[in-house]
Amino acid sequence: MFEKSTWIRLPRNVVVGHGVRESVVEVLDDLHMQGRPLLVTSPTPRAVAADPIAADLEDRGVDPAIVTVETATFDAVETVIATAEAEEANYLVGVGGGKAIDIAKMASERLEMGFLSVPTAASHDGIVSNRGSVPDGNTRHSVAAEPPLAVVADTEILAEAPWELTTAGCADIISNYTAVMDWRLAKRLKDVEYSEYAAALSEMTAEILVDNADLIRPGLEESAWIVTKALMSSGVAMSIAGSSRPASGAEHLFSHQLDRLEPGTALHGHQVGVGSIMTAYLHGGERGFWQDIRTALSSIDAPTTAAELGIDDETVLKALTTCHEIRDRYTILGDGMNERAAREVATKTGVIE
Ligand SMILES: NC(=O)C1=CN([C@@H]2O[C@H](COP(=O)(O)OP(=O)(O)OC[C@H]3O[C@@H](n4cnc5c(N)ncnc54)[C@H](O)[C@@H]3O)[C@@H](O)[C@H]2O)C=CC1
Ligand SMILES: O=C(CO)COP(=O)(O)O
Ligand SMILES: [Zn+2]
Repeated sequence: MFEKSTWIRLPRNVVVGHGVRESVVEVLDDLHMQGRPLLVTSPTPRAVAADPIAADLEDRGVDPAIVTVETATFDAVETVIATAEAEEANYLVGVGGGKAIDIAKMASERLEMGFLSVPTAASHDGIVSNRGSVPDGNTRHSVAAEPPLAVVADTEILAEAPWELTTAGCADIISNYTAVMDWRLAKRLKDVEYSEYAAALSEMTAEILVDNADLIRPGLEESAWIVTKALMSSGVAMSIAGSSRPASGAEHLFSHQLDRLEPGTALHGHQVGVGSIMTAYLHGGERGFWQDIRTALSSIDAPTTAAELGIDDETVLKALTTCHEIRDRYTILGDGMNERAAREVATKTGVIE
């Protein structure tokens, strides 16, 4: 008997382009969303986009509340939930980088409220995904969360954000290559749930981004357009899979461990990019593939070494040898690397000296 079923939750409206920040009110009307929004943001994105959006809403007779969060923690999710209840909000609008959007989507899931995603940086592929990523002690959760009903991605805002945020987004996409390699390996060895459509979409997204690397340059609004479309496509792959597997393998475990060992030092996307060079090397397979990843990263100005991340060699080795413990996700790291093997991969790929 056939017993499979699936439920893929995707945004209904995706609005991308120059100046679309001003369309938030139209998007809300189109979705028939009524009542009071709570804007969930962090300090810089508040000034860049949340305050102007609040002013637009006020001009149209909507009375928004705003809450500012700093870190992607379960405590921050609780703060947003308490604020939404105190302010009698009817839906949430996440305005900011990956952390603010993750918090908004997780709070929306708990509150059973709709949510709009308004990225202010093309720095991560959580813009449309139905997952939130939260560090918690020795582990890192990938939490099921409310996907946005709509995304409003203003390329003018995204292009004006610091360039390294955009290169971080590119690296988050380039890391899809190794995430999918890990996923296929786990399918073969552990028979984990796997979607060929999600894997193919994730790989194709990385391929299109790399093919367009020449167009990804600071100050070019078209770059924000190309990168944002890739980030959304990658997020859709996660939503199709119902997990972050298409976009998160061992290179993400490495990055999550760096977040524990060296919090706040380097951007998520930059860390996963460097991790991806090393896990591509471990996969071996196609000769020279890890060099292709490194070349793709340097072509868009993303870091390829520990020094460029601002992280010392010993921390890289510690992260490599321990990151398999972060979560129960089978990858090329298997049950862990020993220090000699870690030093070899990090040295051979030029990540450490
Ligand atoms: N849920 C998911 O599927 C995914 C979640 N993530 C999560 O997202 C986070 C990484 O996202 P990031 O955006 O790198 O981190 P982030 O949200 O901390 O943003 C990085 C910095 O950029 C600043 N920023 C944002 N927009 C700006 C602008 N327009 N101008 C100036 N500064 C601006 C922020 O204030 C922050 O200081 C991690 O926690 C990661 O785990 C990443 C990928 C997928
Ligand atoms: O960053 C992600 C995809 O780019 C997803 O993060 P997780 O590794 O927490 O699932
Ligand atoms: Zn990521």
